Amino acid sequence: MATARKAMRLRLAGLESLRAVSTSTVGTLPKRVKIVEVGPRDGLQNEKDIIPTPVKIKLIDMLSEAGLPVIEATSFVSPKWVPQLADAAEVLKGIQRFPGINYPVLTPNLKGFQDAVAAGAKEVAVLGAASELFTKKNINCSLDESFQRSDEVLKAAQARSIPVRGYVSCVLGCPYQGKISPAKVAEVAKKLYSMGCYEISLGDTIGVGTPGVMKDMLSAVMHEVPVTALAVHCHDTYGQALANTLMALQMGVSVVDSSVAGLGGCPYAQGASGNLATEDLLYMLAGLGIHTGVNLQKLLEAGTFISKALNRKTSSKVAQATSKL
Ligand SMILES: CC(C)(COP(=O)([O-])OP(=O)([O-])OC[C@H]1O[C@@H](n2cnc3c(N)ncnc32)[C@H](O)[C@@H]1OP(=O)([O-])[O-])[C@@H](O)C(=O)NCCC(=O)NCCSC(=O)C[C@@](C)(O)CC(=O)[O-]
Repeated sequence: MATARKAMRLRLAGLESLRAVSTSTVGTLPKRVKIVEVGPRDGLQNEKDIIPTPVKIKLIDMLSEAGLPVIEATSFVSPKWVPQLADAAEVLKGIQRFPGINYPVLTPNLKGFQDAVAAGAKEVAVLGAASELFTKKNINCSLDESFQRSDEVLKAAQARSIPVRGYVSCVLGCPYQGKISPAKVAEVAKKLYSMGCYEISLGDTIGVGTPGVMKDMLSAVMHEVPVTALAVHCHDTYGQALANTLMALQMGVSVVDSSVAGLGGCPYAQGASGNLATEDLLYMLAGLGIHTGVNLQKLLEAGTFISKALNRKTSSKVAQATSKL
């Protein structure tokens, strides 16, 4: 009943089927964007209180219902390092797998990859960073060692025809090294791409970037990696995530990572806040007439569900605005 009332209010507010506006003033934009929902992984990994496994499973099922094409489900990392995701295998085994939706998981080393495959993973992601110090804090090895670990995962994945996505963290700044040069980001992105990652997600891990810096970084990376293989992954610490993402779209990027309810933060990047909220991204994309295949109302329901479970107000502006309707 409450859901029906809410649906009616959204219809009245014109949010259910946002009309496309002219994009002539914002430049060339992709007609379609693939949203990679990272809430269940990036969003929850930093939560201090352990969230019950059924809650995580229900969240992923609700996100599937909303039509998100890719949902990063969990990480196969050390439970000593990230206790919140110690139930990775149970989560992956417990979710409903909707046809056409991918459920990648993070696997920073071969052990993680093997555990993930045993739990039924069909796609994985490896970790890189444009910062030596962040790599040490995050995965306890040097950048060169991280490439070796990724290479081991890539070889094992290729033998099983499992696609591998590559993350590059700290592309617009590092919590330990400060400024990061676009050339360094390009070098790391090129390395992961040439090793066999089909897509490179460029992470503003601490959300310090602004659109001009995003433009410079992307210009450098696009010399080395085709734009069709690039994604952006913006945290919203300084409220710049949507603006930075729009800059990336204007430069031809058509894959965007985001997190329902703006959940998130990296345990090894102090002060980093959540990702760009998926609801806010979707609202902007719909307003620009860019197709995603995602249902805003169902997404809002998933955001409400997890915010209640965490006993926290959503960080999504769209969710806040529509809850008052
Ligand atoms: C990478 C490791 C595992 C190395 O951890 P380590 O301690 O250096 O590894 P080790 O090989 O020396 O092994 C030590 C212990 O860990 C175990 N171990 C080893 N590997 C695994 C594994 N895969 N799964 C489960 N257990 C594992 C291993 O079996 C051993 O167990 P023990 O003998 O002590 O009982 C560790 O440093 C780790 O888990 N780090 C956490 C990484 C992480 O999840 N970071 C947050 C995600 S990155 C991020 O959020 C950024 C991103 C991607 O979103 C993009 C952006 O915003 O920039």
